[in-house]
Amino acid sequence: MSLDVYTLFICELFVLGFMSIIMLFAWAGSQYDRVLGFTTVALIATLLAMMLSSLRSTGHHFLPIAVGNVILYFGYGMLVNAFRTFRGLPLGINWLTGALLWAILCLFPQFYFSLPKRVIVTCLLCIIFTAVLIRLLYGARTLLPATYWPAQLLLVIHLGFHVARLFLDAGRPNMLHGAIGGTQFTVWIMLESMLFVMGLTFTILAMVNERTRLSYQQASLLDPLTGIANRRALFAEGNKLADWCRRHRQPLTVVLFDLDHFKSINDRFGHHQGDRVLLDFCRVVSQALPPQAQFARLGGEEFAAVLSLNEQEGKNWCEQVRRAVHDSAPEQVIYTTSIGMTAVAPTRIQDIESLLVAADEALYRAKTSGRNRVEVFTPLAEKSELANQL
Ligand SMILES: Nc1nc2c(ncn2[C@@H]2O[C@H](COP(=O)(O)OP(=O)(O)OP(=O)(O)O)[C@@H](O)[C@H]2O)c(=O)[nH]1
Repeated sequence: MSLDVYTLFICELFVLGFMSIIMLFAWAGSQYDRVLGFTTVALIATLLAMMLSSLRSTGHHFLPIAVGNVILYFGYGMLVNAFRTFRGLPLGINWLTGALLWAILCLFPQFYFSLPKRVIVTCLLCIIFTAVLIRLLYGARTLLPATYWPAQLLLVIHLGFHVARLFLDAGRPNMLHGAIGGTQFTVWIMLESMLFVMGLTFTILAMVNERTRLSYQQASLLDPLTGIANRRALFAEGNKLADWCRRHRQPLTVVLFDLDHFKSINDRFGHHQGDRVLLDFCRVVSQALPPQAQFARLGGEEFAAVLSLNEQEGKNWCEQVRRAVHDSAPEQVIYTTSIGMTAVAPTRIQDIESLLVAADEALYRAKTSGRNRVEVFTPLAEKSELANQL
């Protein structure tokens, strides 16, 4: 395969310019997301470094060798900042190391005028920067279920290329393409860096997109005040648990909680204290939850739990929670909860929505029979049987 270095150079400038514009618009469109901001600066810095590298053809040395490479490693540093920001890590000053090191090395004529030495240091810096990016990305693997592997593959290929260059690029000047490239290996560097820039731009866009989508998805399933699941999450997760119980022949208990006289707590102690009571209630119930369970805030002072327990276990659990709530008294504010529950055998498990209706009927009884108590739903057949016995 024969590749013309000048054509590649023009293509690379075009790709870098185009990717910078795409990233700039993506950055503005994302309300100035810092990850995209750092990536934009990295792309623009690389574009600038490439343009300066072409000045070798006009006999310049300082701008392409010293300034151009300092800007290139500044760009790599910006990529490190983009990945650190993605991970939520502080930036520090390590990202400047590559640019500073190159600037210092250029003060030594043995380095500045030696192409092979410059090639070796370039390879080592690129390897180190890419290894840092790989490590940072590894720490974000749980945040990126879809884009982690493509992003990691791209970086590993980039790292492998620079390791290969370390052995294959002897740093011999190439008179034919001397102007832009400097060595025989230049066409491969241009080709790889062009593909890397394109791949990286779209990978970072996909990573940021995935992170944003997941955080919105998570926020849509959480109650903003208490941080526990909301009604939507309860139906989704509760029905999954119901399915699991049906398949594994386990009983299911659905519980509804309603804090007693909560309006009066707000009136007496203020809305802020009311919020603290809600948080305290969530803490108490969450601590008591068995492993196979889902707990959620339905709205206001109404909460629900879905548990894999039979009727007796469910009743005991509800009693335990009722007592713990009464005893918790956050900041001397004593509050109580009324609880309605229903328990079903594995063969009679229906969807959570219908079981909540039954638990609500029991809760109504708990409220009308004096509050701060647990009531269990009684099916119609059992009710008429009881009535007949009386
Ligand atoms: N502090 C606070 N109060 C809330 C929140 N959501 C709902 N409330 C209040 O909860 C109160 C619920 O009052 P009611 O529905 O009358 O029920 P209650 O006073 O608990 O009476 P019973 O349920 O009959 O025992 C209302 O005053 C709401 O303003 C919240 O997020 N924070």
